[in-house]
Amino acid sequence: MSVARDLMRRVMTTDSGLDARRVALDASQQAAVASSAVASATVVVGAPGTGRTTVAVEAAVQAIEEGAEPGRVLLLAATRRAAGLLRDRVGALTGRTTSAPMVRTPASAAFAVLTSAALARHRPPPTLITGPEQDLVLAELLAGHAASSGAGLDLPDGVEPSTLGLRGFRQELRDLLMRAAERGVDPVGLDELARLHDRPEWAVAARLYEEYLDVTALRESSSGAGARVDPSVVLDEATAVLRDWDERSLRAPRPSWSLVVVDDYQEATAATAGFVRQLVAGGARVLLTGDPDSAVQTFRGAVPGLVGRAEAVPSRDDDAWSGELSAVRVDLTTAWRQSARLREVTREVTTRVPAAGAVRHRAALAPADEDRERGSDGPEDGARVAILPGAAQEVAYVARELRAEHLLHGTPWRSMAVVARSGDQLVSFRRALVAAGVPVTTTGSDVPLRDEPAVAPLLAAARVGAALADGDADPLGVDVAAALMTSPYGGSDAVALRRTRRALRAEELAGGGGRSSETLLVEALLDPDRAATLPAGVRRSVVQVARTIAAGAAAVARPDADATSVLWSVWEASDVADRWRGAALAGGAGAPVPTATSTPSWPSSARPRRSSSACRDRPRWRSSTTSSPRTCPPTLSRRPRRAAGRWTWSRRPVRRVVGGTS
Ligand SMILES: Nc1ncnc2c1ncn2[C@@H]1O[C@H](COP(=O)(O)OP(=O)(O)OP(=O)(O)O)[C@@H](O)[C@H]1O
Repeated sequence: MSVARDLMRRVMTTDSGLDARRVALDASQQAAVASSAVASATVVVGAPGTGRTTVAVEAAVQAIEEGAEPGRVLLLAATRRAAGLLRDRVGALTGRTTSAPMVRTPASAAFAVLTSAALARHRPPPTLITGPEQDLVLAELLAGHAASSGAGLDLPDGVEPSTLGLRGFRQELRDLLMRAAERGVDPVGLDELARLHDRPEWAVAARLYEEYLDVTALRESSSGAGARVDPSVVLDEATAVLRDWDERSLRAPRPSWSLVVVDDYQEATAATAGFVRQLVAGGARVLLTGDPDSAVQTFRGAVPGLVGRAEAVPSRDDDAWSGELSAVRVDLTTAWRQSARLREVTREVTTRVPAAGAVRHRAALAPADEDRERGSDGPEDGARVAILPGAAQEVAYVARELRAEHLLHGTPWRSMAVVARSGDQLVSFRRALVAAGVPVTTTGSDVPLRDEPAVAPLLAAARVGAALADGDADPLGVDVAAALMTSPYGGSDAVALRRTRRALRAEELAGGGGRSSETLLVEALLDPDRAATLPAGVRRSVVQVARTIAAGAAAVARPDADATSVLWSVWEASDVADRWRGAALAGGAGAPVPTATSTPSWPSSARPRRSSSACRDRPRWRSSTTSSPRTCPPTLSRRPRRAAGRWTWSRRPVRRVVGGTS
């Protein structure tokens, strides 16, 4: 499932991917399922489309059909998205809504173990530190250091203190810290590694790591609730808890399963493998399915080599354990999703992937002709390669191919997908395809909510409004003004924006003034009355944005203001709800796809320099090194309400400050 599913994060399609047919297993698949019923460990290796997920699901379903208690069958999927799809698939096959086997990500299963342990000790359940929360802590730490020009951090030569304020830097840092934590490397250990390998940047990270741990510990001790668990260590903690369950004399029985199935084992980290090992030690049979050639999470610590190592016999030295489970290996032999020609292409590519272990799974063949119609649809004409001179031509080529396929061959839009190499590329593809009249949905986008093209301008307008209400002398930067104008709320394109500036400048000159068009635009956006006096041809966008900002400022000034009410006011003033709703209900194809504004193009000055009054009453904390106060994280919250026996989403905003994004 991994290649397709995880690349589907970058794929534009509308299909959920749910395939709940119960297929007749081929011989290799049957051998895999049969082994899972008896062997203590089975590792199933298969090329893309050979039915690894089918085997994983069948093994779980058959175990239940043969009498296993559903609650004692655990399926682990690499990502939450994959877990959701697997859950649907298993649910559809077992026909059960309750008592279904648990389908989780490894981290979520580990968290469940920690919760059981806490309850066994009559302690409050732990809480998981969320990704946005981690990000916020790091953002504040880094902002503090950036404000003091990196003093005390000993930045390596060539690294400017301003780097500390970049989101990309923060993300890299967070990844590094998470990988270190997963491997049990603490700040001191990281510092030692920095010296050992002459990596001064790791020494900087070690320092920040220490501060990060201090801050999170501070939060934990002041929260009065259960333990706060960092996602990067949740697996290690759960592994330790399971290992020492009896020693810790926990009165409840140790959580255990009769069968544990891990799909996409090539995406497992060392911590996941350690956790699985403890599950095996607790009496579970384990079935691992994977393809070491198709790991996509290695940048997040996945170790695809674990697939090959599962077959090996563990050494006697417990500390040297690195994934050996004495597993029975089964190679899947038929690539059910691909035609013979496409299968050849896949094989051609994978043979170039360096491999540490056996690669028998690469020899899988497309189904024989008589079996072909049992498999899922694959493009019969294989693959075509087009080499084009530049990015613009690439996008135009893809748009033309999709249109031709739809118009000439009647292929539904939802049956076509575009896979791009990076999120940035996806943005330009989306823009160009929409411009070419191709309806587009992006599934599994990794873009955080706050950076979505429809959300980022709304947050920026709220921030500007808050700064205005706070009496900030310079609440709106030139770049933010332009970004708001060209956002889906302003509705201008670059040409219209230029026209607006020219009109402003012409008026200024006619009146004898000499201010720049940027200054005039900012002024108009901060004053709806001024905006309303602009010439008709350029007035609409300016008035719209000005009203939105003014609504934010007015909402902030209200005594009961909170982040939600401010955002709600800004949203209502933006006046797009009915239009967007109408377009969406009209079929979606013509629905407005916001002018894609990628994350980095949102100027950092869109972030407030001071906290708004809406956030003043919130409990807040500062790290010892952070000099700037935290900013108010505006997060929309909608709460389901029970009315007449049915759950509905409340239309009014919840009057509650919620934590969230920075
Ligand atoms: N024995 C079979 N007979 C017919 N179709 C099958 C068989 N096994 C799998 N399929 C079909 O092949 C497709 C791929 O199966 P599945 O998703 O289980 O493979 P996978 O190896 O997990 O793929 P991925 O490359 O997405 O990880 C599905 O549509 C599935 O229904």
